[in-house]
Amino acid sequence: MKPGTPTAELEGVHKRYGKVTALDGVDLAVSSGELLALLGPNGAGKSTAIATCLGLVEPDQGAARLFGESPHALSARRRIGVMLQSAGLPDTLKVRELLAQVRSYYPAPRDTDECVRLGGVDGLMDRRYGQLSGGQQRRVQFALAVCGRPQLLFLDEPTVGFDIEARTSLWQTIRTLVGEGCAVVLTTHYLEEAEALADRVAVLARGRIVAAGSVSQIRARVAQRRIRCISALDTAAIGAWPEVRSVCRDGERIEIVTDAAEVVVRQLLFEDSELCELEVQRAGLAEAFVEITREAA
Ligand SMILES: Nc1ncnc2c1ncn2[C@@H]1O[C@H](COP(=O)(O)OP(=O)(O)OP(=O)(O)O)[C@@H](O)[C@H]1O
Repeated sequence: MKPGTPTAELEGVHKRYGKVTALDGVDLAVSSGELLALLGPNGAGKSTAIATCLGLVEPDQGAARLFGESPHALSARRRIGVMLQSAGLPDTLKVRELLAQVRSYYPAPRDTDECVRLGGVDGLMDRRYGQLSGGQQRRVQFALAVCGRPQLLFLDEPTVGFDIEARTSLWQTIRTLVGEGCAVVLTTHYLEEAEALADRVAVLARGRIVAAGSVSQIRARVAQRRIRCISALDTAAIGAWPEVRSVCRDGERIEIVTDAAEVVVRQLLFEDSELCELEVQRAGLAEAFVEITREAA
């Protein structure tokens, strides 16, 4: 692989299923030591993009490459780990057997204890896969995805069904793997997950990338600000100011959402000389995401 070659890449990918356009000219790239979060509403094309990277879906136009090679090349496949939404693992096998089987596909797998630790599957090894809870099955799938010491990891909604502790612990594991140089492509509907982990975010809507950049770049695309303060001003009157999107009161505190923070702050200070504890916050990733996908729709 030439220096600078992306670890995984989609170039100008189009994919239709009958009348449905799943991908409409998608360019994506992820490099070693980087986590790319692929976000988008249901049906936006995220799973199709991952399946195309993996060679499970053939693009109508454009190309997918792993380590600069075809996704079908065995040498590329041996360097990846995958956790998809539907795992299709046999219910009757024990976790220990599944792990031994998947480890055997790879040239230099992690040792079993390390896989158990990374997946948090301690105590589940002698249980049958089909008898595990949803969250436990996802942890086993993660252990299987990382057992081959992959340099590229695809995680399609990895923490669905996780309790808070399991989610935080998986986030820490993912951060460690990225720190060791692994490239990760993550899809998630939990925007706090993307905010916590992503070096870069790409937002898909109707098969197109509608925004891409770091979390703070995506947040900055949206002018929306949240103003908080303590004030006795009438919220109905504030709600009538043209720049104000919404306003609510919680006791003595007021929270205002606006696209023109400076104008609103000036007006607030003008009307209430006793106003205090003024705070202005940028839109979070969740608010930016809603705004960007609404524009795209
Ligand atoms: N095998 C298929 N046959 C027909 N249509 C499909 C197929 N796979 C995906 N689609 C359609 O392509 C579009 C993109 O689907 P995709 O699963 O990639 O979306 P997604 O962003 O992963 O959604 P979600 O967040 O719900 O998982 C959807 O309209 C979906 O119905």
